[in-house]
Amino acid sequence: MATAAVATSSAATIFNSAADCCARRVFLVTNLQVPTRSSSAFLRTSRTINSHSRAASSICTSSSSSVVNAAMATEASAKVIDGKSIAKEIREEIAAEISRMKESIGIVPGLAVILVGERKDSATYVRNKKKACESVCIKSYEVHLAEDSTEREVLEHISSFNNDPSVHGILVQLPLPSHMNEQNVLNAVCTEKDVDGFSPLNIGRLAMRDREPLFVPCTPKGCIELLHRCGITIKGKRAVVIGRSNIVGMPAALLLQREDATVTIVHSRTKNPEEITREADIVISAVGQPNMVRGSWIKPGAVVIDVGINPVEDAKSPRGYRLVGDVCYEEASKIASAITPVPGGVGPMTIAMLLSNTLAAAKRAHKFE
Ligand SMILES: Nc1nc(=O)c2c([nH]1)NC[C@@H]1CN(c3ccc(C(=O)N[C@@H](CCC(=O)O)C(=O)O)cc3)C=[N+]21
Repeated sequence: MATAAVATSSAATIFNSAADCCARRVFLVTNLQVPTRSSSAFLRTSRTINSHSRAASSICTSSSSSVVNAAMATEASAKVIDGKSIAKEIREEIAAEISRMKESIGIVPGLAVILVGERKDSATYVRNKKKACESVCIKSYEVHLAEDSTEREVLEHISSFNNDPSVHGILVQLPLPSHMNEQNVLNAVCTEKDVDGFSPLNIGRLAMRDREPLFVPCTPKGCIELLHRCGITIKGKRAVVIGRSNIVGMPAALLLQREDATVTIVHSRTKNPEEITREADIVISAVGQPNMVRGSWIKPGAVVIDVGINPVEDAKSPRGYRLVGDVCYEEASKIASAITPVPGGVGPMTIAMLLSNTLAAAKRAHKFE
């Protein structure tokens, strides 16, 4: 029983057994080159937590937890947090603001995206970002470099975007090829244009009280924005963030703390992740493991934000795979009071927040209020 195991085993074991449990009637997914945060190393923690299991269920297998069974019996059903439509609403607000800016000072925001290599998932993300920019009248600039380009070439492009006044935001698509030093590259983006919010200065300010970061990382900002727009109070709540990546888990925890939540981070070395997660009023999961978080991890009535975007093989889908979250949706949606779906949850919000950060950068550069 998963519950019994929690008391005695390490998190790594639990994380594996949860996934295995979910994997009982499934197929193994190997070497899928598809749009996924885990395969793009967006959530690098996933490999640490569970490197052998790339499996996921089509439907989660029945759970051992009485909490789950009780909730299932009453067929409670969570409100579905529609990230896609909230992101659309935000894009409309941004478009209106940009048109006001254009009319009053004759300037539109510019976003430069640097893509290195031929990863299909990265190319898809960059294409989607470009489309989103067009939809709100942000001018997008794109540089696509070959896989075997040098770090110096990337740095030169960053430097020229740093010096280009029509570029207000610069995004270097991650992951970079392994021969490049990610830290060197990200440090080269000037702080005023760091719309990803990944620079140590931004993260440092995010972590400190009474300091304001210039930009908040897009995915965590999108999670908080979803909570706000759904009228969910964060102040005083217990929040658990599952995963501690630089890009999502860590900044999400900092943001929740800034919003006056009491925050716990659960990660691959946590001894009793299920038990700790079950104390949370708000759960943000960002590990990149399909269906790892079972219904039994969720406190009845909790709010669940699922950041994972994991491909699982699906012969019935035209692409041959479909996307599932970190959370076993079928189970958790019967226990939570609100939950984000995958796709259509956090993903579209990430892009909306990138547009929002780019607009903010342009307003700041031109002192436009
Ligand atoms: N410097 C940098 N900044 C990033 O923000 C960044 C990055 N690198 N590298 C890759 C990851 C991944 N990422 C996503 C954005 C939108 C969706 C998204 O819109 N997903 C749709 C589904 C898309 C589909 O169906 O394929 C959804 O969840 O509904 C997903 C993933 C940003 N990333």
